[in-house]
Amino acid sequence: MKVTKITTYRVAPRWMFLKMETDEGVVGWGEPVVEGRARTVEAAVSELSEFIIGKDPSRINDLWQAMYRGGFYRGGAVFMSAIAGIDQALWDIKGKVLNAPVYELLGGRVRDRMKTYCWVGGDRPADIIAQMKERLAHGFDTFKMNGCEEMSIIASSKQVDAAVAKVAEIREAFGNTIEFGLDFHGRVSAPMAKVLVKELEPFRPLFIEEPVLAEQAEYYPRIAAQTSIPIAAGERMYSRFEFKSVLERGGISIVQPDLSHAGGITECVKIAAMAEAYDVAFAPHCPLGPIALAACLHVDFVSWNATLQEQSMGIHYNKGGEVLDYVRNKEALKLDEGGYAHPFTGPGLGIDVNEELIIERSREAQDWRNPLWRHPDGSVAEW
Ligand SMILES: O=C(O)[C@H](O)[C@@H](O)[C@@H](O)[C@H](O)CO
Ligand SMILES: [Mg+2]
Repeated sequence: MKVTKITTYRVAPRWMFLKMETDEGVVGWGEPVVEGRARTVEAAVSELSEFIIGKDPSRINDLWQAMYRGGFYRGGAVFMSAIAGIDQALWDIKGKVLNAPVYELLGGRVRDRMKTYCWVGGDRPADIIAQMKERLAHGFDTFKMNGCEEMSIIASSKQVDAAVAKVAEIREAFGNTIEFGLDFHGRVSAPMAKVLVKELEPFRPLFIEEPVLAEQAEYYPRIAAQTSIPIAAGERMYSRFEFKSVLERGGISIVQPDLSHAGGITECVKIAAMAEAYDVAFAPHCPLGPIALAACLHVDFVSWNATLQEQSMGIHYNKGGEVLDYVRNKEALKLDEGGYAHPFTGPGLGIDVNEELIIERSREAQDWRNPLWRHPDGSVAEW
């Protein structure tokens, strides 16, 4: 078998799908994208396609190594996302050729179902209680929200108190009947992370995500030393080589690589195994579409330390498109009471994409961009 064609489709809300065709008619799908840089990733996929087209898609490990190492420069969000989408499609093809779900090809399941969580609250956490109540009614009991709005490098008590008050309100309303992670989204400086985790400790959030930016990862052990709240990070780390130094330094309790940013299934299976060796939980980041989510779940099903799966149904970013829009076999991603996902039964990634809709929506795709935030003094604020 040979790869004959790779096509990318940018679609609402802010995703990109990759179709990989072969000379034997087997088609694989992937989801390469950096949110807000879809066209840049598209160009990277196009360059890598020059290498992949004509190759045997069964040689996933060799193709991965050649893509990663073959161009001399390596790593980073754009390039690793392009590799990720190609890698997902290669695994989809392999599963279809061998008529087996990807998790079977990876050694079979360690669990019967996988816990997922959903977002509440939006860019600036608001209407949290009402949204949690609404999602509870649909069976979810685990949530994530942004932990704060813009936060100055040395924030005021007012800013800190506003962040803490929202969390206090959640525990007041729900007690321990629900769990929630707080995503600091890289908005918080190292000095303020120390202040916030101290103030939030009594409310026991399930985890604090990106308490500081990935480029400040050396603070994770220091933050972890002052709090019992598990520290989570990983969506802005793009290979096992980046996770290596974070795991060695310690302090992190949950790694959150993104299956569409960190080199795909081939790389994230390795990251999960590395984390397990350090007794660190694996909770893939996934604010994206159905193919990315499926890739995450296949790795979750074979990773003993997989703990929580992010999924974007109802997330505040999904304007103009929802996860199940592009999926024909919607039951494959049905989440049961408690937000549990079940093992795919179909071959490959197990997603039967609605290609007609993808093509139709790609014709009107808008270029999504995250907002550029600024502090009251006009300086750029982390979004
Ligand atoms: O945890 C999450 O889902 C992420 O922080 C998410 O909010 C961002 O990755 C966003 O997709 C960037 O455009
Ligand atoms: Mg996050």
